[in-house]
Amino acid sequence: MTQTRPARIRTEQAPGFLRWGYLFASRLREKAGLPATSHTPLSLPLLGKTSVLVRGEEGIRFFYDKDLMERHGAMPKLVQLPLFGDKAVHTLDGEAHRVRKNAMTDLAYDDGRVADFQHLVAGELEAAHGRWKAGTGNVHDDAALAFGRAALRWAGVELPDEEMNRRVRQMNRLLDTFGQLSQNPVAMVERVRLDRWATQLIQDVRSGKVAAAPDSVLAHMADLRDEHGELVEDKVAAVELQNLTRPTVAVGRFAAFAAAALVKHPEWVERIRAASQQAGGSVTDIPEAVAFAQEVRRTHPFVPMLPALAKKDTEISGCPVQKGQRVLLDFVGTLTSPAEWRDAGSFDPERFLPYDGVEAAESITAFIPQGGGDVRTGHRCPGEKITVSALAAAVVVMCRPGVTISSDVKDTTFPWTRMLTRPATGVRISATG
Ligand code: HEM
Repeated sequence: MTQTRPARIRTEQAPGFLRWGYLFASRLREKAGLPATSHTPLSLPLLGKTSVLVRGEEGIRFFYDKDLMERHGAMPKLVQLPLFGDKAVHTLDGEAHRVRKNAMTDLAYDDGRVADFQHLVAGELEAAHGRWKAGTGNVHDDAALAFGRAALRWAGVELPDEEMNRRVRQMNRLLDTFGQLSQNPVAMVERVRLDRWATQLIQDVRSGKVAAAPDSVLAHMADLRDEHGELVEDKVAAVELQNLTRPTVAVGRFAAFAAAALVKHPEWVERIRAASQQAGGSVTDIPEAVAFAQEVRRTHPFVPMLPALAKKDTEISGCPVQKGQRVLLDFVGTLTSPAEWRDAGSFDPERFLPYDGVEAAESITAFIPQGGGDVRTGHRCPGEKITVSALAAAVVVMCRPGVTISSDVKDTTFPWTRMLTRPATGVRISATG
């Protein structure tokens, strides 16, 4: 390949990342004199290390090439420790990753288990709808609670009602605070509390003090084994039990974005309501709601970018990448790139209607709201079926007759410079009937 002159910024950019949030990647392009929509790789110093920012299909293939990239040590500890936990699957490579990932994917990505989750989440959302009838609710907090409760029950974690709510709220607080310099200590406190609780639970299952339901997620995590067939440490099993439950709480953020999008697209409220009514009032498996959920995941900012480390000297589009350098995959830039998406800037759930189910939509290379590549052989999130199930069900409930989502600007807008972002109010909602 001809070596073109790579685009480069020479000064440390960590302060810009903190200041610009989700706008960071596009600001960098501006700074380097590149068109905002270009896919040219960009080299920059970040956290004291030369990093190469990539986007689009070529960037995805490069980032997910296991011969070229590894994950161990790639993610700053400020994010990794509170969010994923110590020694989590996210940080593994090679055989250790393959074995752990398959054990977790067998649970989260299995259609039968996803159907069980759908049943549980539908019940929890009915309860949230009931509370909206009694007074004003908050889509973010109420959905996070419904999703988190469904996730814990799905995993076979049996807790008294109050404790279950408390654990979900702790997970929610962790998600609201991690990675921000001023708030990270709050996230770390919740991480320590949740690790202590989940580790005790794993120890109790392992010792026989607590009987986990056979074949439950809890039973499988208590029996989690490494690539040599050895049981993993209690604390690691506890971390992975959380990694199969806590992220479902995070879907509450997408629910808040979806609520704001429903306010802006009332024609979809009508369509989804009609489709659900035609399906006898069902909240699950409504194709219009699934398409809406998918477009929310494409267009609303969640994961800004992900890091990997180059295992050897290589290059992408003429931009040299040396062993040990960081490669950053630009999620927001890829999900909204005009080179990847027809009419990329418009909110159009119609684009996802032809895809039958979540797995089919995962075949769109540039559709990476929860990572790209292959779910079993790579690091792609195994929770996309659960995420879309939860989100689409919440969308159906929010489209019911008598439900009113606030159209106040405080509910329908959010800052692009804050990470993670969402409408500050959580999006107020009420219901009659
Ligand atoms: C708001 C919803 C979610 C978002 C935005 C999200 C996002 C992500 C992202 C970006 C990754 C990393 C992909 C990569 O490294 O290439 C990931 C990995 C992962 N996610 Fe999710 N996720 C969500 C929901 C879920 C759910 C519901 C589950 C489980 C039920 C889950 C379990 C995991 C696990 C276990 C990994 C580690 C995969 C690996 O390193 O091999 N996530 N997720």
